[in-house]
Amino acid sequence: MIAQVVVDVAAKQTDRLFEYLVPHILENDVQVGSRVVVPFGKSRKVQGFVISLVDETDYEGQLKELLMIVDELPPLTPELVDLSAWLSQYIFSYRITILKTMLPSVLRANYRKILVPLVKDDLEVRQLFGEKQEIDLAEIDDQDSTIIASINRLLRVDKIKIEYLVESRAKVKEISEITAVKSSGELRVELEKLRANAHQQQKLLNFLITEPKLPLSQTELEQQLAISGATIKVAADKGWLTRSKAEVYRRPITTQTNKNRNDLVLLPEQVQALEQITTSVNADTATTFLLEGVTGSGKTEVYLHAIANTLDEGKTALMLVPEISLTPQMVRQVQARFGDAVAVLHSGLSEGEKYDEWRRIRRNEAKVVVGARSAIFAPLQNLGLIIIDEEHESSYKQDDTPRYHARDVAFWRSDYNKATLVLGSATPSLESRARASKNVYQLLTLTKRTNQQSLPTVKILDLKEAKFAGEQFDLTQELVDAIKTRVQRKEQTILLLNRRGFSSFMLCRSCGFVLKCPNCDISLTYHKSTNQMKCHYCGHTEAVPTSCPNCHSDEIRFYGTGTQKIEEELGKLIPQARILRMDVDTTRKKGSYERILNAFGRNEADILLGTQMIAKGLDFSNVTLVGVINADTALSFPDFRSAEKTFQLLTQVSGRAGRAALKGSVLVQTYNPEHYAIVLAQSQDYERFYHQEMQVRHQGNYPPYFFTSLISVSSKNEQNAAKEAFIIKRKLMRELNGRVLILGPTPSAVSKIKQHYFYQILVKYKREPELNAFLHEIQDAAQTQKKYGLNIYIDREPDKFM
Ligand SMILES: Nc1ncnc2c1ncn2[C@@H]1O[C@H](COP(=O)(O)OP(=O)(O)OP(=O)(O)O)[C@@H](O)[C@H]1O
Ligand SMILES: [Zn+2]
Ligand SMILES: [Zn+2]
Repeated sequence: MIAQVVVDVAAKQTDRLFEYLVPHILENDVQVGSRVVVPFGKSRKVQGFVISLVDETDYEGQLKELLMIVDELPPLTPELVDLSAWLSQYIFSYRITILKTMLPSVLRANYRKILVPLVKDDLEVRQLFGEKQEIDLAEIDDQDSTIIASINRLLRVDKIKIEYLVESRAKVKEISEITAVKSSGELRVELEKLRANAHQQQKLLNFLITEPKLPLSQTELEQQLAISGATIKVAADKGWLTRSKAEVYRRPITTQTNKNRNDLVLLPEQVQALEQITTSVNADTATTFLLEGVTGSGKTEVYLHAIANTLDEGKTALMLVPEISLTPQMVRQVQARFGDAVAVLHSGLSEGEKYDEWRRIRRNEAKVVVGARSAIFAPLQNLGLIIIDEEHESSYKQDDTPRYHARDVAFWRSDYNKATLVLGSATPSLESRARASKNVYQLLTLTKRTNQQSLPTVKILDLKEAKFAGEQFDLTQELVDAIKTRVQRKEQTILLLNRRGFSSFMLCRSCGFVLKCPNCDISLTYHKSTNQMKCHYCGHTEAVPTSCPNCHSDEIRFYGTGTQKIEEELGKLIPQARILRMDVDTTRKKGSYERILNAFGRNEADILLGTQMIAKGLDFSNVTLVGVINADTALSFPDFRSAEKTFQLLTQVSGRAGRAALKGSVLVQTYNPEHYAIVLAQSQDYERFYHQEMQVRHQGNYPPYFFTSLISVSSKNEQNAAKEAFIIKRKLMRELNGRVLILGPTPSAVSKIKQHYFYQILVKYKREPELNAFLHEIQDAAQTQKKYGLNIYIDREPDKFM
């Protein structure tokens, strides 16, 4: 038998299958998806994954044997193996990179090089090793030239050698478990034999006689009876009980369980949506639904019912949420409903917890998975339903290699498993909504809030006209007054400070003018290195203005402000208000999101002030006011999606107000009160926004009318990067005969990251079968360019333009 293996070496030359003979004794254990250790090159050993098992090979030479199989149960299912083949091609990534992304990080190998002696009775060898049997090369000080010289000398004469170790970091947690072996009658006899002062042993015997609930963990038993480990050892020696090792899972603890609201009667719209979803699940159709439901319309309840139905059908369900730490409420609801059947996967867990949750899934013990982006690779079998909540969220796209979008993966898995896919949002991405228009997706709508109330009223405050409170130009008097009223009424306020595109563009405080590119109509970004304003789409540059080109006022400034500054200001303006601040600084520690949100939920603060992270998913009944301090930053960000993102953000954050009995209202401060994204967010009219934005995209030849791919070239030498980018552009124009639209090359907005200059080309195309092959070619060529310090990567459907 021959195993075809992808090895753990991420490089162009190794991005293919290597064949190994399977030794006879391993033939029964090796499977597609097994993790193995194989010899590689002259004397290396590396980890790899079995992709297929075949009987014959075309290889002329002698195949090497694979050395070992690491796990009892293969970590990859055949489905994931297939998925990796498709995904690596689709997003221009190495297959091994994808495979490693699919698995918990503890399954990544640790490679160690160690020195071992080959002769014992040698003075120099003994000097080097002392008492040790081996030396880890990583522990040798490479500055110590005498040691290095000695090692090299000994290696040359074969007195020592280097061994390569592949170690798995995956450790299973085990506990010692107690089982009784004697009957209670026999134990009573033992009890009588004991010395009168052997209190601990008496206690233990009495327990064993009366307590039938065994096996029990040794630690628990020791704690419960207040006895020592020595007593248990004595008991084991006397043959009263046996101790055995048992595996336990490290489970992430949830701090509190929600009241289980199983008793809610679904509203007619919810029933209708649910019916269509369950019909599809029960009929094993790979239908994709877009569940477009206004904020507070009870999408979660539809998900929970759909999951329950899927489980009843004997299938499993996978639910993605944007960022688990931001949506603890959602996770708790799923756990409250499905208990131990739920596994949770997200970045806040320890490595051990992640590994154990993952194993519960792999062993088919967990039937429901809730997690952030990478949970889309959960090794669930018999998948019946995939849900992506807040499907428009950009966190579903990984912005580093491998640049996959969880939605694309979900689509593939849905198709493979004949599973139903539900994309839910109050503000769907334009791409998804457009597909629903073309009946690629089935549209389901929830138009009403569950509390029978209308959506909160939104008022726009024009910052060009407004009266500011205090000395700063951040908070208007009207917003401050509104907050004061809420504080007096003991109602709560959520305040959003929009940090996107922070401080990188120029805004006139007198007239609201934003400095834009004359060619592209998107804002110019400040480049500190050159002290210039640059368009990072077309490359246009101009000087930093000293007065407003529109109204000639000298009040034109870089725009931006921080949460901390706002907190201080609020403290002065409304001293009696209790403020919770949520931003990158206050949420660094594990569990801090949850702590802040729980405190707010317990009414321990009047104001929750934060960045984008507070905008979505939160369901607090006492919040009656939402304030947006600056709606404009997102709008001026140089990105064709900025209107969409602004609309989404404003609609989502507005949706946090008035979700229960109390009516909510929203105040939005802006310099652009006439901008359609803001005007339509005011009426929270997604459908009208969608139609209007589609026209804009149509005119600009942007998605969803065009597909996009971003090619980035980076180098330490700015000229080299630029030159290579232009070469690629010329090739593209020649080979694709002008059927694609090309923007750039331009330096990226933050063009110098980690001492590297970045140039990017945005390719827009309709249907271009040849482009894919061409992009693969560019990337293959990039491997040779690496020698010259050039790096090239390709981002399919980029979400961020640096
Ligand atoms: N059928 C129902 N009857 C009464 N209350 C309901 C019903 N369904 C859901 N709810 C309640 O309505 C509130 C809002 O629901 P949910 O959080 O699911 O909204 P959502 O659509 O996810 O909103 P958002 O997009 O803003 O997150 C919740 O408190 C939920 O418990
Ligand atoms: Zn431009
Ligand atoms: Zn001006």
